[in-house]
Amino acid sequence: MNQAPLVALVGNPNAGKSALFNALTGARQKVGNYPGVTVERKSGRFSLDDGRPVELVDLPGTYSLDPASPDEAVTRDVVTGHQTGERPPAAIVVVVDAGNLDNHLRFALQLIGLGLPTVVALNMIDMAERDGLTVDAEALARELGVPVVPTVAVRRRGIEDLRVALGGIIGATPPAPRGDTPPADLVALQRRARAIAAVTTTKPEVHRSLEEKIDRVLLHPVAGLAILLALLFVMFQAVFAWSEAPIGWIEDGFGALQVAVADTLAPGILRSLIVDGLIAGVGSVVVFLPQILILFLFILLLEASGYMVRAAFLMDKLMAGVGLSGRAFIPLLSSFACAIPGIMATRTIDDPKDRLTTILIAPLMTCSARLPVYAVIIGAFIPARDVGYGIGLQGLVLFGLYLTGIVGAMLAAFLLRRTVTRGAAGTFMMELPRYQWPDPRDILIGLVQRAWLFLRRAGTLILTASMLLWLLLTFPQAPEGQSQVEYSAAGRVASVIEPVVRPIGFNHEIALAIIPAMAAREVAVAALGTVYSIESDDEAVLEQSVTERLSGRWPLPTALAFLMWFVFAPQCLSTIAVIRRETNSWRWPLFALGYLFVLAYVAAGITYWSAMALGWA
Ligand SMILES: Nc1nc2c(ncn2[C@@H]2O[C@H](COP(=O)(O)OP(=O)(O)OP(=O)(O)O)[C@@H](O)[C@H]2O)c(=O)[nH]1
Ligand SMILES: [Mg+2]
Repeated sequence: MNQAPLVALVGNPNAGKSALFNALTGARQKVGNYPGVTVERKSGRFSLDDGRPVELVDLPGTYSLDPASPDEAVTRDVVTGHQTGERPPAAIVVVVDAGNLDNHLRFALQLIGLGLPTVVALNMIDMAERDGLTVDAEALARELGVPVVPTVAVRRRGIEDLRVALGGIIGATPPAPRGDTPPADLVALQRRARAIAAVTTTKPEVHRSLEEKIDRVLLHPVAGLAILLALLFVMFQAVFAWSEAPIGWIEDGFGALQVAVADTLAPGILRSLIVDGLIAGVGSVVVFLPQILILFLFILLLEASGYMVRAAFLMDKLMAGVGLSGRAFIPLLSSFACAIPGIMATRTIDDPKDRLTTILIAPLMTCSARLPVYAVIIGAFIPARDVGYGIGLQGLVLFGLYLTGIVGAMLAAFLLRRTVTRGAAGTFMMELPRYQWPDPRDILIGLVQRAWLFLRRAGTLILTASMLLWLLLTFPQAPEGQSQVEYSAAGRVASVIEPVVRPIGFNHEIALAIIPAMAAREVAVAALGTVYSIESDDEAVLEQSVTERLSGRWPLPTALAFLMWFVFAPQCLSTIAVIRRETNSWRWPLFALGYLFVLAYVAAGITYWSAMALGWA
């Protein structure tokens, strides 16, 4: 097959490369509002105005051709044709922010100096216009010696012109070498960039004053942090408050399905497999879709509005206090969705020790797989009570669990930076994006993606694990009068583990649930649901949710210890595998497994014994 010419999107972080990539290729990719989202190679196809196909790659944002991180090195190597496994690009699209020309043109000049066929996408002109700036694209094209196309990536404006401009330079005779090659040293480059920006941009007298006023509050070290905390607090309250009804519908749906299947099939192994294994297992996890979507609705809104980078900015000082670089904030933030993309996003951290520390603490951020576990246990053991001022106790406990993960991570970072990953903290550079109203379409795409990821996981990983677990719980079959769960293969394994976890308040069922939860944390919920459903002969149990099956079965200290265990325990084999891949050794994944399990055990133990001492049993 003839390979289509390669076109690379390059530019400063947050210039809008990924948004342009989406607009050109139609591929749906996450569009974040902070620098450094793009870590992997993202490619897609589109055709030029004359119908020729080209392949487009979206490269990580970079400030210059002198890479500071492995991530930026990829960008340099691709555009210079040195990246292994990548053909040299036939053309590059340099994306610049029209409202921030003097900064962005420095890198653009460097790139143009490479002599590749180049088009400059003058992006975010809508934002520049809003701020009262006018940029003369023609004058800019004359100054730079390459075509300049004004674009608004998120509104798909200028996309046609971009395809036409690319058609004009790809495969055409290379442009004649220009007289003035860009200056070699960075200071001179910056000076030239400023000069060009000055002659092509008209600035109004006053601008961004409202934005500056807002930032004075939101970035205030005290008021800003208080607002951030309040926002997070509202977010966790909403996770419980808004999800009740939709969760009820999903529960009713799965309950009805179980009853319907139980009615059509004769009692026996097959019926048990489908009802107790598959439907109960998958259903007990899918029920948390509404809560996950509420959480992500908040996260996506905060990202798209431009607030998230400000949160990173606020956290920077705190992070420096424990020896982490501010750059660690974004990988850690991604880890709230899942530690895997979070750990991969650490490639943007240049200092190896900084990066390793961030990788090691990323699993402590509360990933979305923990949410089902938290929600079930909170639902079953924490009363849905109002603690005053309209604040729900359940949301408060959830907030506390997230906070415990964060505080635990900061403490771990503090200790790691003084021992195994000793070294100086790196520096932080981040541009604050402008505020804007989130685009509902972008938010919707983000939510659909999350829902899809979650359901796919439920339909594959969780389904398989539930089935295996059911097998291990059903065989060998117990003789009359003996407990099936105790007699089963899984029950026997649990009996071996039980003495180890007994001191921290765990019972046989918990010992049984935490083993399959190594595959994925949510399986713990499915496991508990299946255990209690197999144990009981009562048909009515089918119509109960896991929360209902559990409520009142454990003493409160046990439930709290179980929650604490899940804050810390490294119960996710995929995360361990990614740490192995990203650190290229077995040493660090094993270290992470070890320290996290020890932490989990100690934290759960302390919780259990304190709760006992308080007489909460
Ligand atoms: N108003 C407006 N917003 C834009 C435009 N292009 C991108 N954005 C927004 O700017 C933010 C950053 O865009 P991205 O496409 O993620 O930027 P990027 O260059 O890929 O950033 P990195 O991958 O971090 O280097 C997102 O919130 C986009 O929605 C535009 O033309 N106008
Ligand atoms: Mg990007």
